[in-house]
Amino acid sequence: MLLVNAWAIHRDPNTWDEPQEFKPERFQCEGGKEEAELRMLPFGSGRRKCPGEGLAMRVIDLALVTLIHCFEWDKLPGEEVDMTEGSGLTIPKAKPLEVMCAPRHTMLDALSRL
Ligand code: HEM
Repeated sequence: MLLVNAWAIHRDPNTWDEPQEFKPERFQCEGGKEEAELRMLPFGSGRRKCPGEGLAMRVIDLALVTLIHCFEWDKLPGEEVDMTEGSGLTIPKAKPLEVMCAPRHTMLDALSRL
């Protein structure tokens, strides 16, 4: 069996500029966009690559923008978001994220009809 170490590939300093830094703009540069996307393997690669990629990429965007559009989000008072990685197959957060959310007033009518 061949296991691809995507964790190491995504942190390879020969491939990524400052691999440990959160820099989403690395995927925004028009010239380098396709190349950067090819080096990212969240859905695997080759003939056993995830067949749900197209669905996932559409649904994740939709779910995220719906949450942002419908609710106000805030951190717990006095707390910073702890981004420390835990251990596990999918790299969970070491400390689960706790946030406060409240429906936006402009969305109350729409949310009450769901
Ligand atoms: C964020 C969402 C998702 C991520 C990050 C993800 C990631 C992955 C990864 C890394 C693999 C292994 C690929 C490999 O072995 O090289 C995989 C396989 C697979 N995924 Fe996903 N996936 C996601 C969503 C989905 C969805 C929505 C479906 C179906 C509706 C799906 C169905 C599958 C199936 C059936 C396989 C096994 C493919 C095979 O072994 O031939 N995935 N996925």
